[in-house]
Amino acid sequence: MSTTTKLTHDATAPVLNKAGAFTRPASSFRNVIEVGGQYAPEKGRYHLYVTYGCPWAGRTLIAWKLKGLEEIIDVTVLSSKSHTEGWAFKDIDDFPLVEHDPLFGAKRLSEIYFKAEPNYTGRYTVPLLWDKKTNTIVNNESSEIIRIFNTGFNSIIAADKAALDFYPANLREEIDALNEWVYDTVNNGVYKSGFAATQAAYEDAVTKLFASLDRLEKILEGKDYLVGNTLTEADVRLFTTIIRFDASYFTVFKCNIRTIRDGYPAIHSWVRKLYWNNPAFKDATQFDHIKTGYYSMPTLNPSGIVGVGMVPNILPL
Ligand SMILES: N[C@@H](CCC(=O)N[C@@H](CS)C(=O)NCC(=O)O)C(=O)O
Repeated sequence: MSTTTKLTHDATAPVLNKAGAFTRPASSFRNVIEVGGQYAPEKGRYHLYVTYGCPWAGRTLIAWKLKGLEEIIDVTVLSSKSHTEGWAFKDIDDFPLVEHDPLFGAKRLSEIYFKAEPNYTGRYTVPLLWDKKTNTIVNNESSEIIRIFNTGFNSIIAADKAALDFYPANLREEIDALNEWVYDTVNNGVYKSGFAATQAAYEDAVTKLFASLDRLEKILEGKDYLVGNTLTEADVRLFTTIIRFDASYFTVFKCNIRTIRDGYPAIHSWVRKLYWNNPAFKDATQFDHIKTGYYSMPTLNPSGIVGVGMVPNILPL
């Protein structure tokens, strides 16, 4: 049986509830990497699949670079363009920076999911962290992959990188509390706004989104980081949504009450400092992928024409 006959859903169709609101299905693979565990830290054992369009994958790229894991874990980039059959490798979609699958020569990410679980019926999402040793998916949930990267490889990386902790014990409570509402109303809130199928669901999501941006603006006034005056995973998780905001969410997802650049000076300053001063944030950001990714969603923009704005994609400091 070919992999295409196994596809259980249209990958470009968002999951909606009866009220027409977007509901994000839970990720299916939720293992950890730890010394002495089933998945032990080893150089060259794990492989990360991402797209540059995806904010969840973007988190993992930032954490990967912050922790100096480039020599430990290889990364493969798929196209950010929407396809009914799911994310595609270079053979199918030769967009700049898109690569072939080095492990299996797969044409689509769905094939990797079926290798791990032949009867898989979930979504074919990025990011995906693969284990070459046991031939399976270790984890496909970005919030967990960034924690795996934060501590899971500390025993085999340089001491200065191992010492970096983006989820420090003394700030965990504050980080968790912030993550919770930022995830619901901002990271996922932009999707709820964009994919809403009723006016009421849209207005509910977009109102909560901008209320949370107002709250974040106050938190960031006069500050470079969200929690504890130090870079934490809370910044990583918010950055990938904010950096996409003016370029894609404002237009494609109708998050158009205000732009970040004109409406939120403190958030705008915070996002530009991270982007321009820290290569982990800049390198994970490819605006042509971000724009093409969202503008190619057929339910939202059937022509696929990519808007040229914002100009420039990000303002200088
Ligand atoms: N909870 C997941 C969400 C990942 C996710 O939804 N990724 C999107 C791209 S931005 C995806 O691959 N969607 C494809 C689909 O749902 O079919 C995470 O945070 O890792």
